[in-house]
Amino acid sequence: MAKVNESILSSEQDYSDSEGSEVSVQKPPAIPSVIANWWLNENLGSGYSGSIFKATHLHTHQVVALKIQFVNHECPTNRYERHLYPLLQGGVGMPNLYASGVQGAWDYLAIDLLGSSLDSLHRRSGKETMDLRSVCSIAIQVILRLQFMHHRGVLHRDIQLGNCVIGLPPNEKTIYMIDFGFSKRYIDPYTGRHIPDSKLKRDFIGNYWFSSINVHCRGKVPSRRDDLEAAALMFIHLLTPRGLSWTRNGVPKTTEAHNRLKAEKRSATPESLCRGLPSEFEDFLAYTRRLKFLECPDYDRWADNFRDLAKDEGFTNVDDFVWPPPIAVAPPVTTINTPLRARTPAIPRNELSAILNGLTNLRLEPQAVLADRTNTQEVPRKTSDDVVKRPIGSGEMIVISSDSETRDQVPRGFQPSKAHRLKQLADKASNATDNGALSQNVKEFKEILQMNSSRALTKEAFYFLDVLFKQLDDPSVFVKPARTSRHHSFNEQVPEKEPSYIKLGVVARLRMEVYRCTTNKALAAMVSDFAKVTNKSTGRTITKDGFAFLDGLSERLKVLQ
Ligand SMILES: Nc1ncnc2c1ncn2[C@@H]1O[C@H](COP(=O)(O)OP(=O)(O)OP(=O)(O)O)[C@@H](O)[C@H]1O
Repeated sequence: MAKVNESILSSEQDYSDSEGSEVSVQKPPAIPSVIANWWLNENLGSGYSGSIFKATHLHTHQVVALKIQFVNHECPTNRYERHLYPLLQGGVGMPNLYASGVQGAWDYLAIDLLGSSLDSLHRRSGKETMDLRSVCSIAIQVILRLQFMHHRGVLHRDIQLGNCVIGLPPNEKTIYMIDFGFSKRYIDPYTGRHIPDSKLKRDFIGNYWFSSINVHCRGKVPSRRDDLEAAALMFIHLLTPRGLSWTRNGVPKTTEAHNRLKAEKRSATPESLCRGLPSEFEDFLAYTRRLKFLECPDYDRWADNFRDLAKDEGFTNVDDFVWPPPIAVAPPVTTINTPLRARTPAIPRNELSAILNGLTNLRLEPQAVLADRTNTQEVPRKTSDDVVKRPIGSGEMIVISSDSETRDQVPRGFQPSKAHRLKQLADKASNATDNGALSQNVKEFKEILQMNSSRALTKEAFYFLDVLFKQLDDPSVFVKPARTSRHHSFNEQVPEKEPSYIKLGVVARLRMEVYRCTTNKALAAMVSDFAKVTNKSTGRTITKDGFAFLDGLSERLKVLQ
């Protein structure tokens, strides 16, 4: 796995205005054992422009991380970095600066001694990908760190795994941001204004792996959106076997290699990068790329989304980064090459082979058509016997049930996730044979959405609404089977972006009008409107009116039986 720690400094970073005298590139002298009363212990790491030592104060015995840099280094980031620390003091996951200065040939910063970087934790784990729980915790924490930094008027501009470190006990569950050598104030302290954008192409500042497309490939001025895009790429990198493709060949050594890397980064869409990953990662990357230069990102919403994703997966206390990752309570998800997009637990291998054997012996006979009113009497009702008692391979039909009986088969103590329940519900809805059943499905849908703090319409919830829409929209519903895949879907028409006031207005109207609907087709149109306005760009959280609409829909379906 490539070490992800390659920052680049461009001529853009103007150090001459910090404290600089004329800079000439010289060879640094040997590092002394004491710098300004700090006794240097072991080396913790070295970067392009300096080294970090664990250091002990000769008189107070305070132990710190001492970041030292040769004063004549061509890239004197310490001079600049010391001015950023005071702006960030007091924030969770922001290191304290205890002392700084220049002694002899060495410019030093004494900061909190912290633990390992995410880069080294990941590399030391020897695994191709990091586990989902850890990545969700990292996502939540890094997004909140950036929120804090941006709130204090500072851009990080060098987001990468090597610059996110965990604390030492008792702070080992907190991720700290380090290395503010490339950071910059984006709010002018005198005017309170955001730095201006520019049409001029700038030299690149940041790192090869995670810097945003705008900054890295298009030479644009970095702003808040670019810190978030880098964070999104970092999360996706951790979940991708062998990492993002452009990180696999190491640091580019020639301009051609760098150009190839940029082309590869530029052409990678969120969809292609996130194939096989939970949709939140793709959505987040796409969101960061849609942000405007001046726009303030919705940090809380995205921290919530990753929190909900982790909760839906059955993880607890996800705001804490726990390393090594706790053993999963749920059966492990086995993946082939890439993690599964679906978040349901995988079927254990032995059960899978039994099912496959059963399928091999399956005698396919003409079946009664579900959802056909004319033959509902003949349709055998599924019983728990269908699921558990028939011996697999006996030549009888196997029913792989998706209803509540199957849930009882889930190991004791394992709560089916929201995603899992929504998928089962969508299956039920597609098999529903009358409005009464659909009414019950909508009621259950609302209950599932309310089952944890997440009130967001997830991918699975959209899928349920799509199935419901298809059931209601087709005039031959309950007469003709197989509506789902061939019939058109509201997803085909979901608008890209709408302001949130539209969402609020539409849902409030739906809530009132649902009681006046007289046909399934009209209800289908309402389900479609509801899904369209509760889309990604306006926020997928269901409002009070939204829940009231679902109540009304369930009631109305009962009446329209
Ligand atoms: N406060 C700290 N406590 C413990 N280790 C640290 C601390 N700060 C940095 N390190 C370690 O030292 C490494 C280099 O630190 P840092 O990124 O601040 O230096 P740098 O010279 O700016 O590096 P680069 O040029 O790679 O950006 C980090 O990846 C981390 O492993």
